[in-house]
Amino acid sequence: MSGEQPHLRPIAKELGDFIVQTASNYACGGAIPIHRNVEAKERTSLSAPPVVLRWDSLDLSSGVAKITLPVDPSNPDDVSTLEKLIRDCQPASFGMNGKEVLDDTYRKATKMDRSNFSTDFCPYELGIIDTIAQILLPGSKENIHTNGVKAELYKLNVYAAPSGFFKAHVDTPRSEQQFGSLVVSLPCRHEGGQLAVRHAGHSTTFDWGNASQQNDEACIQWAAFYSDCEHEVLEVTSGHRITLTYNLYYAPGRGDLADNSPAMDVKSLPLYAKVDEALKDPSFMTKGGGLVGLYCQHAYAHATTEGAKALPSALKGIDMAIYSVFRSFGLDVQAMTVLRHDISEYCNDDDDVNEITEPIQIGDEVVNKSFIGNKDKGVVLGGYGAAEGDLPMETIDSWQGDLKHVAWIRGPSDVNKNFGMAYMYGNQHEVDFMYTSLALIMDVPPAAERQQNA
Ligand SMILES: O=C(O)CCC(=O)C(=O)O
Ligand SMILES: [Fe+2]
Repeated sequence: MSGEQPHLRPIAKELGDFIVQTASNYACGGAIPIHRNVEAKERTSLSAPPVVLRWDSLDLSSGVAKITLPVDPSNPDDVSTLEKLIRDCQPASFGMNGKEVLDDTYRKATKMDRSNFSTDFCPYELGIIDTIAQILLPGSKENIHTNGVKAELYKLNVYAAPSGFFKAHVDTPRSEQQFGSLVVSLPCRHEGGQLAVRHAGHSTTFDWGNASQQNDEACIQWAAFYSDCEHEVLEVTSGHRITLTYNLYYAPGRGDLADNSPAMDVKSLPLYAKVDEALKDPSFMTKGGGLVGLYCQHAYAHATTEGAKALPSALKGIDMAIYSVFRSFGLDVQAMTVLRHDISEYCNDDDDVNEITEPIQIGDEVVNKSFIGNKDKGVVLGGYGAAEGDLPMETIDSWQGDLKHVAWIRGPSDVNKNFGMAYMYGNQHEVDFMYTSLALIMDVPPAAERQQNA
């Protein structure tokens, strides 16, 4: 073929082979420059202020010590504070066969436990944790239904010249939920001390040495990797390599708050008292209880199989609040796709009425019910209808929904509309489309039963 560059072929093949391996994505990292005396509004790109560390000094006369990194090497006070920090650290051990071992032929470094220091550095603030969640979480452990990351500060480590190092090892996971480690290199001049991370025959090296850089180019640098990666800190040849290490855990992240958010009290949501009031009111859903429906306010990809599977965890804002509040009262709540709904007495006339609100007619009969689909399905090619807008039995079968009576509290809006079904009608074989909307549908027990359970 003309223009073909044969030497590129093996490279392209190698690249392709690497990418398709699931083992190809095992580490990520970055650098954030330090800004000094810059107003937030004047910053053009992401940068971080100098890092402040405070620690319990072993020298009791001074109590708590403080250092701001990077230090100015020409300032004797700065230099002596750095020396004090080094003195206040203890030899760093490592885990071997379930025991903590000190052996400076394997690890030559010092450390400080997290209970002995505090810092204003926060990896969440700089977007590091969000980045890790995006790069390292997807598909890494399919059976764990979670999309958040919790980073737990573990230690402060100092690898000093000459010859601070940590030979190749794999970190000891602190729990079942741990999936990786994060190492943050604080701005401090040093050379050497590269972090090599290896996985399935591949290797990535993070070189944070910056002794040749001017102080005003100082950076916070970081790397995160999966727990099964072997890693190694090569010898530090000058200066001090100061790192913070974090254990990375799966966390519920955005998800079903009713079950997974001990940090939030559902009762704190303004909606809670309103729902409580409604459920206690015997005039609400008096006759034998039944299904109450509210269309969601936000947009979701509910008409794709993957989008539908992500529900209800992917609910946002007020939709998640409604879901969580009703669940907290022990009600069965489902996020369901709705093809058509009937206009019931509960539906607000002011609602943005679109074709979804047309009554369902099967043959000559108007069915006073809503047509609700199974949760996880994509766009459906429906059956053959007699006329436009007609819902023949075949269509109902092909969409695999159920006709149910639902009392609608809030009608659908265009924001929430997804293309849900295509079907043919008429003797000209014309094609028509139907949209679906996502709704929260809760099963409310009869008033008498609610009184008993209250
Ligand atoms: O400080 C580092 O770069 C990594 C240290 C490390 O591997 C560890 O603490 O387990
Ligand atoms: Fe390690």
